Amino acid sequence: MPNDFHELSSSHSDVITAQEKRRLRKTLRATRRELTPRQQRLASRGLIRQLTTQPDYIRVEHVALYWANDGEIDVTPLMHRLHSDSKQVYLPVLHPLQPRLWFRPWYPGAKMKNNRFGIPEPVRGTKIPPWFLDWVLLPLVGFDEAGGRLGMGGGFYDRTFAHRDRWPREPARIGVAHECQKVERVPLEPWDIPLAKVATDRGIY
Ligand SMILES: Nc1nc2c(c(=O)[nH]1)N(C=O)[C@@H](CNc1ccc(C(=O)N[C@@H](CCC(=O)O)C(=O)O)cc1)CN2
Ligand SMILES: Nc1ncnc2c1ncn2[C@@H]1O[C@H](COP(=O)(O)OP(=O)(O)OP(=O)(O)O)[C@@H](O)[C@H]1O
Repeated sequence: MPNDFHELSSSHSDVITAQEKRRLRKTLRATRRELTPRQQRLASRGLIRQLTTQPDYIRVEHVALYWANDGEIDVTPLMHRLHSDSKQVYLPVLHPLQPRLWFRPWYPGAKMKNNRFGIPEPVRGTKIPPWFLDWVLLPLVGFDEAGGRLGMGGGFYDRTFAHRDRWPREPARIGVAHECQKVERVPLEPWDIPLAKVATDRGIY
């Protein structure tokens, strides 16, 4: 009987957490989509300043970013900056069979093709696993100051990093979000992978 009760109560709270996440995701996605083009331009510039002044910026060589979608901070100017600072830029590509990500090199003018979410991915180049990277910049829907992260809800990044204890090395996981996507607390589920830091247009957490 105590076991039944335990299972019942934990599955009940899991449902609550999933509902809370869905609600928060909806609100925060709407907030970022409402940012004006001027706010987006300033955010994009602010983010470059925050990341390129990080002490380890000089040492990183392989950096994964994302192709902005749905009001996310546009990192195209950052991709060009990284490229001109002689860093290798990568973008996520969906694994053909499993819901996880590989990364392909990107350079200015690289040939792109939309994935099933309508997000462009590089067509050419070797697909590399995440442990090859120095920094992975993860697009966030929401975050809190304790490293809690809310994504689009596909679980792609969570599954990509799930078995990191077996990797030869680990990239730094840096979340990227507009300052207005910060919340008091992101409800966490057991598989949620914490972030090393979060970079916004205004600061680093
Ligand atoms: N820019 C960007 N690229 C990314 C991600 C991301 O969050 N942002 N991902 C992070 O995981 C991965 C793709 N995951 C995604 C998960 C859901 C949706 C999405 O828009 N879902 C729509 C329905 C779209 C459809 O099915 O056609 C929705 O929920 O409204 C997009 C990407 C890899 N690339
Ligand atoms: N390591 C894992 N193994 C199996 N399933 C997982 C794992 N991580 C996440 N999932 C599944 O993915 C779904 C979405 O997870 P979650 O709501 O945490 O997405 P998210 O972190 O917001 O999205 P993303 O990781 O794409 O940014 C969950 O319902 C869960 O079932």
